[in-house]
Amino acid sequence: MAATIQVRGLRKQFGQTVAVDDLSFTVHPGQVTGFVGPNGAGKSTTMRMLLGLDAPDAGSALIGGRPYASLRRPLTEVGALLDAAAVHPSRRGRDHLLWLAHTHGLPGRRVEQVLEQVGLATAARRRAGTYSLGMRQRLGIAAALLGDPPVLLLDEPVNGLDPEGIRWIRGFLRALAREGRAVLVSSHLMSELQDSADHLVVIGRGRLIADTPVAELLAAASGDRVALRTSARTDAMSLLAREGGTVAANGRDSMTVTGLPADRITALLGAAGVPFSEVGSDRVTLEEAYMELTRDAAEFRAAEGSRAAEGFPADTARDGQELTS
Ligand SMILES: Nc1ncnc2c1ncn2[C@@H]1O[C@H](COP(=O)(O)OP(=O)(O)OP(=O)(O)O)[C@@H](O)[C@H]1O
Repeated sequence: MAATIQVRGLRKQFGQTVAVDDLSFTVHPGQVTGFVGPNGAGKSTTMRMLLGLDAPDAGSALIGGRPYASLRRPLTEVGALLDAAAVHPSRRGRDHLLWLAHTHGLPGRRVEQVLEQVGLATAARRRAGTYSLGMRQRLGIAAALLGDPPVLLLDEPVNGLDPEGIRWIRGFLRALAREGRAVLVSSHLMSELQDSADHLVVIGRGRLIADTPVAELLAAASGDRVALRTSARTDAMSLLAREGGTVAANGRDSMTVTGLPADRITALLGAAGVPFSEVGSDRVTLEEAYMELTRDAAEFRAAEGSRAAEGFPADTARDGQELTS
């Protein structure tokens, strides 16, 4: 229970804008959960409510079963990275962490430990104003880890990082989750979560679009698609179509087949003497799976009728493009 995040019927409105709309999901321990949606989808507002920085209009946002305001030692229960630029530029990295540790009754030795953990030990005496964006992100993550909390919330930690920084954060988040922590990491880019998230909570316009294990999402999107490479494309296509497959050519010697399992395809081609070099399941990327998912959501909304008048399908398509741009 300690290492969970629970959001139930959460709602927040700013003037006419409904930022978060009847949102419910749970983040479990031992996993990296990606919190995905286009800019303005409501991710930061949800995280701010989890951290007691905004009050919900309705519903609840709980850390380890309790609202943030009732946590006795918050830094030991949840660590957060909201805005890495929030450190004063004249403050040295190490002093920033020492100040945080002191004000929260945490031992000073934790500072050296987390500096080491995020790879910032040698730069710890430099002023934060001289840090690169990647170093500021590391400092922010060090602050989040100071109380060794079972729950971590990171808002767009990858934003603006170079490939080396992105690789580091991915591996680091996975390692933190493997230690049994619940890790919620937001991004407006689905591709950033490829290879790091185990689970996805996808939102659009403040509402839940999907709450799914990454593996299931990818498997569903891959369907029964089989990729095939052959130098006898025409023969292969007509044979497989005759046997009930749906075949789409996607190169001079490659095609995608649906409706026939891979072992049946190899048996058919072998028996007919059609040469082939590769048969394998056609893996989709997380981005492609997301596009498929939002297409379904758009169709579902269109079928709802009344909402279609609000133009949701078009908006969803636009949101999808933002996510993959
Ligand atoms: N303090 C505020 N006052 C007015 N509107 C706000 C406020 N905070 C957020 N909003 C609005 O609420 C909606 C959700 O914003 P939010 O920042 O939560 O989205 P997000 O998914 O985190 O996007 P981003 O990745 O751009 O931060 C947006 O339309 C935003 O303009």
